[in-house]
Amino acid sequence: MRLIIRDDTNTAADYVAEYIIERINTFAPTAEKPFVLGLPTGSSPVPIYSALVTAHSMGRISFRHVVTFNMDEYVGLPREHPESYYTFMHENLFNHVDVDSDNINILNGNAPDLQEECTMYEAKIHKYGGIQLFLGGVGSDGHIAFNEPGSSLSSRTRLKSLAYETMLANARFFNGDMSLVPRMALTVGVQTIMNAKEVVIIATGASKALAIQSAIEGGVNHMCTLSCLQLHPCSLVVVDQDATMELKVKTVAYFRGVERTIQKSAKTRRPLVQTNGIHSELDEAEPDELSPDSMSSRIHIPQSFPVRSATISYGST
Ligand SMILES: O=P(O)(O)OC[C@H]1O[C@](O)(CO)[C@@H](O)[C@@H]1O
Repeated sequence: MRLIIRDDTNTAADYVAEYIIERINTFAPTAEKPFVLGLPTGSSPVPIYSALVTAHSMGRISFRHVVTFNMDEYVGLPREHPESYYTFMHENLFNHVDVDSDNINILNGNAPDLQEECTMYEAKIHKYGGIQLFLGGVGSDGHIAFNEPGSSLSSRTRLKSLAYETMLANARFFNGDMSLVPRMALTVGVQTIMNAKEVVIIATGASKALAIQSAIEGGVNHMCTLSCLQLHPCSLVVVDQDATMELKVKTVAYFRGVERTIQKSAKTRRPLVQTNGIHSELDEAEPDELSPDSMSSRIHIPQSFPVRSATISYGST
């Protein structure tokens, strides 16, 4: 797992948006070989979507051959409801980019057979060869998608009842009225996310600080499902300063050091090799920079990726 720290919400969101743009452009998707992107809702991804929309309007990114799978959807909320995740995704992203509506996948929380809906969703992800990059947020209790504390770390797409803390947090979208907040949702499972080739998480604000501490400094634990990413071969958590408040100074210094090493080694590198679907290369960093801790510095940073401190990243740990 890598941790990228930025000053505030907007610079963290810009970092993630640039990261996604670079990933899609490098992949060079076609109709036969689309880029499969997992997407979240919530307030944290909003500035990311807005940066992607701007980049699209400038011709820097196309979603024509991108297939999307959303993480979750409320059960029982009409699709047209202003707070459904269907509405959220269309208002914040899909209506403003060139994504093909046939390529948009969102769980139907009003399906006659919810279990069947979940099974079909998993099958469709599988049909596309899995998710290339899963973008996610995190709940204040450390949940990823709607995998609330206690969720099985081997779970797949299914029906979940929401934790009280999540309903409380989401009441802000329902005029603060808890009685209007749906109590159930369909959600991809922890294992569905773990099966993605790459996972990128955005966590901003002090309300996420305990979740970030638990996921990064604690052990893998079903009470903080984000912590499962410790077992993922290619995961990146992007936070603002506020979300680091509960981390040890040493932890912050460590991850900042890794990023500095990557930036340095990006300046001098050899041609790419392809290993297990992940672009990588041996860099030419000074030998003393290549401690086991800096193995992530050996990962490719594409030439096309804007080289400024806010946008250099990629880790495989
Ligand atoms: O970004 P926010 O608004 O804090 O919400 C975070 C979380 O909300 C959810 O959409 C549902 O709880 C999660 O998928 C997401 O990680």
